[in-house]
Amino acid sequence: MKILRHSDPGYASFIKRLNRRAIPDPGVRELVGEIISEVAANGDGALLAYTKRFDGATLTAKELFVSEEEFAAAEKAVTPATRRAIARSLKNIKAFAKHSLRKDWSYKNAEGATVGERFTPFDRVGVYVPGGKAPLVSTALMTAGFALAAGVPEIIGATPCGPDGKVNPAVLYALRKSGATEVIKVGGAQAVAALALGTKSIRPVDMIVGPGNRFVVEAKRQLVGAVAIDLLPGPSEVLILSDKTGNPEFIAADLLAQAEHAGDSVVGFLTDSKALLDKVLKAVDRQILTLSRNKYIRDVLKGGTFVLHVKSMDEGIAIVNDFAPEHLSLICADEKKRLAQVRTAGAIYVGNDSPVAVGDFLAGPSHTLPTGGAGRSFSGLRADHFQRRTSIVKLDKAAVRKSLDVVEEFARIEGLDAHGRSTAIRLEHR
Ligand SMILES: NC(=O)c1ccc[n+]([C@@H]2O[C@H](COP(=O)([O-])OP(=O)(O)OC[C@H]3O[C@@H](n4cnc5c(N)ncnc54)[C@H](O)[C@@H]3O)[C@@H](O)[C@H]2O)c1
Ligand SMILES: [Zn+2]
Repeated sequence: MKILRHSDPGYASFIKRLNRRAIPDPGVRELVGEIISEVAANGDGALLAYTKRFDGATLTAKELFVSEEEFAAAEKAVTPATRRAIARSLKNIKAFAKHSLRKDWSYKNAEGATVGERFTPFDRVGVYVPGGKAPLVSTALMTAGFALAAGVPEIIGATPCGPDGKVNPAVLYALRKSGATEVIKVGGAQAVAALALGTKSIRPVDMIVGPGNRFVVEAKRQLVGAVAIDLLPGPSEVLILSDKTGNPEFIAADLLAQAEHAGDSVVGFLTDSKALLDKVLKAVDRQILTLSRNKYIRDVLKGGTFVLHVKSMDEGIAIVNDFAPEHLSLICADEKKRLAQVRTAGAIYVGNDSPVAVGDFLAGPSHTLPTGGAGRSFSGLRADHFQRRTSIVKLDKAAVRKSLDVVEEFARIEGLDAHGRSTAIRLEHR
């Protein structure tokens, strides 16, 4: 864990480095480029070979898809408590999605033409559900659930299988409940490539959404254009900014929960209170002993965690905006004022009683959020990501008459006289 006080040498340069840009690693870029070419050239054969190599499973082309029997077995395997939890989370997701879905609208412009926008759901989308380190059941809901709410008719899930060729039943159940019409047992960059380009057995999709490790994220980045994507949600992050009003036990618990995501997860704690900082560190040491993913947590605490004693809450806010955290937990006395000052966070959890975990699983907004500093340029996954937007224009003779002089002037400047003519002709004939 990196612990720095504002009076320490190296503090200023450390803070500067927190202003990040998500730039792909050259090695990962090259490897993913090869995987994409291989899938483009050899289709299903490439998927089977990579699934053997990276996930240790030997499948046939037919077994790339989850079968009806497997869906039925998954449905039986999940407990009533799991079903209820999934239903409650989906209910909040659908209600939240309803608020952000765009609605058709139109109005008359200055010349009297009717102009507006129409929204239609994508026809077929791919949803990536990570499966490497944990069965992310909630991610199935927080991606496919929004596609379902937007009315997407074909939702195809992709998630890696285990060496036994099986996918976690709760993930399958959650995908089905979230409207998935097909699920492929493929993970990594190869899954993204297959969804974007299609293979003999997999029809390509219009858009790919969902988080993943660096291979998944890089594949989405390279395939933009062939498909639409949502954003590039990579390894998860939490930043906690608290003044002296923060509860040290709660803060420690949220830091540990974040570290539990393992891998390249990032955990940061900023406070202007030295007393709180000391208490949080003590609470972390105590609480960690009770947790099952102890080993993963210690790795992240060692490699991906920083704790800063900042000069002031103003400086804390500036660091937050530079860092653009995926999740920000904001705990302070002047909550309203501080909340308004944060511009780049993917999601903000306000006050002592808002655990990030509730947002991970249940609250309603998607937990698929921008990471690695991308919050400066991207926002989290929303239902309206799944809506295509088409603008509509309709004129009558009166609107043509009022528009003509401007069209003719642009036509003259741009040397496009057929454009002017195409408008004037409307007034010469009935
Ligand atoms: N930002 C968000 O909203 C959000 C939400 C949930 C999860 N996440 C993140 O998603 C990530 C999930 O990662 P994961 O690894 O657990 O699952 P994953 O499904 O993303 O990756 C597993 C796949 O990666 C591929 N792979 C593994 N090693 C490889 C190698 N050496 N070369 C090429 N391909 C390889 C394999 O095909 C494997 O199936 C985590 O970092 C987690 O923090 C982010
Ligand atoms: Zn989490």
